Amino acid sequence: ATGCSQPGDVGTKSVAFDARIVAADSEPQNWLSHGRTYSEQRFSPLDDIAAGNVGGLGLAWYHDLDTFRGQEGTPLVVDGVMYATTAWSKIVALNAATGERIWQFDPEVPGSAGLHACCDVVNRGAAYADGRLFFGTIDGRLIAVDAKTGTKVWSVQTTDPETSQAISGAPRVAKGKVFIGNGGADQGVRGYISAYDQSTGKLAWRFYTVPGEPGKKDGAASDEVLERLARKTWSGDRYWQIGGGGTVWDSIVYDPDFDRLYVGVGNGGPWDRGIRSNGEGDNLFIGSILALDPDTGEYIWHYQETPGDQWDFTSTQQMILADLTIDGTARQVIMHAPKNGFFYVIDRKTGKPVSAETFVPVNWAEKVDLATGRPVVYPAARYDKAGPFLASSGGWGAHNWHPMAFSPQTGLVYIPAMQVPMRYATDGSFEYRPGLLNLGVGTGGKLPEEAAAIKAMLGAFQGRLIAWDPVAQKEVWRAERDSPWNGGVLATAGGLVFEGLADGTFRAHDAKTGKELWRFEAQQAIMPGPVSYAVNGVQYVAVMVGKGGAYNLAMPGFSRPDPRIPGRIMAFKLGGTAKLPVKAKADVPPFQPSDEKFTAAQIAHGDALFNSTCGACHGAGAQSIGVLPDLRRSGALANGDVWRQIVIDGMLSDNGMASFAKYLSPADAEDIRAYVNDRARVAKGAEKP
Ligand SMILES: O=C(O)c1cc(C(=O)O)c2c(n1)C(=O)C(=O)c1cc(C(=O)O)[nH]c1-2
Repeated sequence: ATGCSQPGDVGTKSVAFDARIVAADSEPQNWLSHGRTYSEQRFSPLDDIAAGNVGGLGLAWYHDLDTFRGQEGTPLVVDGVMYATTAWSKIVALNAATGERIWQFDPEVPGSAGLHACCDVVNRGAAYADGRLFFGTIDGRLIAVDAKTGTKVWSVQTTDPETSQAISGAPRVAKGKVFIGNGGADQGVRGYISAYDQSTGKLAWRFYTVPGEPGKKDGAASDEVLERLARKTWSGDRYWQIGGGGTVWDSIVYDPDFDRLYVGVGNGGPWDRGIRSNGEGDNLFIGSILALDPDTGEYIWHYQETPGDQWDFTSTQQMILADLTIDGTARQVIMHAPKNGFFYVIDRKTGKPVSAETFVPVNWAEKVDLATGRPVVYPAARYDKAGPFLASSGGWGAHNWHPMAFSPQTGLVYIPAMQVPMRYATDGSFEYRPGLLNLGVGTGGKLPEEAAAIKAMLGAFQGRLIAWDPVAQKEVWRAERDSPWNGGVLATAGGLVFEGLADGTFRAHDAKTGKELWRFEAQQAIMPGPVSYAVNGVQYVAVMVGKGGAYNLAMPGFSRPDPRIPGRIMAFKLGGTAKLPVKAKADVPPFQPSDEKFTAAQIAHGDALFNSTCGACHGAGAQSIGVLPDLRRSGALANGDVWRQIVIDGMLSDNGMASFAKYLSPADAEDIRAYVNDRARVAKGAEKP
């Protein structure tokens, strides 16, 4: 049922470990790789915890992490030891039965590298092979550590440290190689995936997803196909001067049935196709799945889900491999629910779509024409030609990186889905600013600051867990959530699906009916996918907890400063009796505007600068959800000297607030202060006593 039963032609270095991941179902007590098996179904065959007894599930242990930023990791569990990567690219080994720490390795990512991370300093996980763990860092290193001791074996720089390339995703291992990409398409970089020798860290091959400077060869596996297929789908020079995008920031899957690697490719950069490519062309291979030879990186096939993407519709979302019977025929397929809102079933052999239907309502395309494989795009969605466009869902995705799960028992895929509108308008005054966000698009508009208006607006932001029948291409059940950005999903042979929510609860549903059977108050938002494993015959379900990620940094309006609780790993078992410490009351500083007089021109200039330079982390409109400081409540707001020392001199660089001296003048910093001060005044005035 996993669709991944043939080891294929494995290399010499890690036959033993490849075979172990291929046969992962024979050791269900372990969670050996990111999606548990190479098929990445996130289905645990363990069934001691089941629909009939899940009410008795309790906390077995929790482990506090030493960071307060977002946690997105899927821990691995190998023979009773849990390995989890955390915010700031650290990795910790715990006794999986007790939560006791065995070791921690801190790659000491400089705080200033936080500037290169588009979407929080998160890390989604490690890969394990032959007694070593492999993981990436925000400053672009791929590191191997010894699983017993946590000592470094090798480390290699996979990116240009001068650019905004940052690794948030989990590497994968197969055939003696470690595969890794990076993020940065929104800042203006050129995407690629690299393969490193597992034992030495030496680069084996690299594949660029988009063409570079014309006439210049990269000496990479992609050279031939980029000229043969991709180059002619781009126009002008700005794409290669700025980067073009197409970053490989999350999903990479090895398929032992076909001995292939599938690579999810990200959005175009800058977003606006008018700026990027004169409004022309499909811009291969952005918004695509690429099939590559794992030994050489050689191109096999591609399927472009979002030709000429201009909505940040990445195809990096997790891929699930499965064998399905469709119209009486056995098909080996990839199941994919990328940001663009279509659920694709794709033939693994040919890369051709078998079917594609929307899993939430979408307004950018009418349908996918299966004869050509192309979406039928509504003219209004082409904002580079037709003017501002309000998409639902937009760039936050109908589904983002939060992993979905597939249960071979129910035949259903469980998708953490979203409907989040986003407005797109060509930025007529776009100028490329190396290292910073380079979207070429205004996504904003003014937002209300009054609590009631914010509440009303949030009604348009929806999240739901959807059980999807991939054969019939239709929804079977749904569980509505109060907001988007809920966590990844785990399906188990106990007939359960587990999901952590943005509201800080961890829940179990009946996999067949969707009925909620259990919930736990975890005190903090949960984003990543849970795992299940067993130690000494006892089944556990574990999940990492900690608010953050792109949406929680940038999306305003919630202004719900939570108490500072560190990130945590929580593990549950039947009869577990551990208790979380009592949640402290949030210590909310007041809005702290100063009485200084700023001019309207200063405030307007500060508005433009803040929302293009600062808002991705400190919240659009200076309204913070509380992961990073709400600057309207900052003690530095009333003190121009301290403000400048932070923004220009990098006083808080170690905390992740890099110096912006490269991008902003002291006068710019002062104008930003004028703007935030203005927002703080408005917020103070709107506050109810
Ligand atoms: O274009 C890119 O290179 C890139 C990278 C990342 C990342 O590395 O985390 C994200 C995105 N894009 C993105 O579009 C997105 O919605 C997103 C959400 C998150 C997150 O961790 O919450 N990362 C990213």
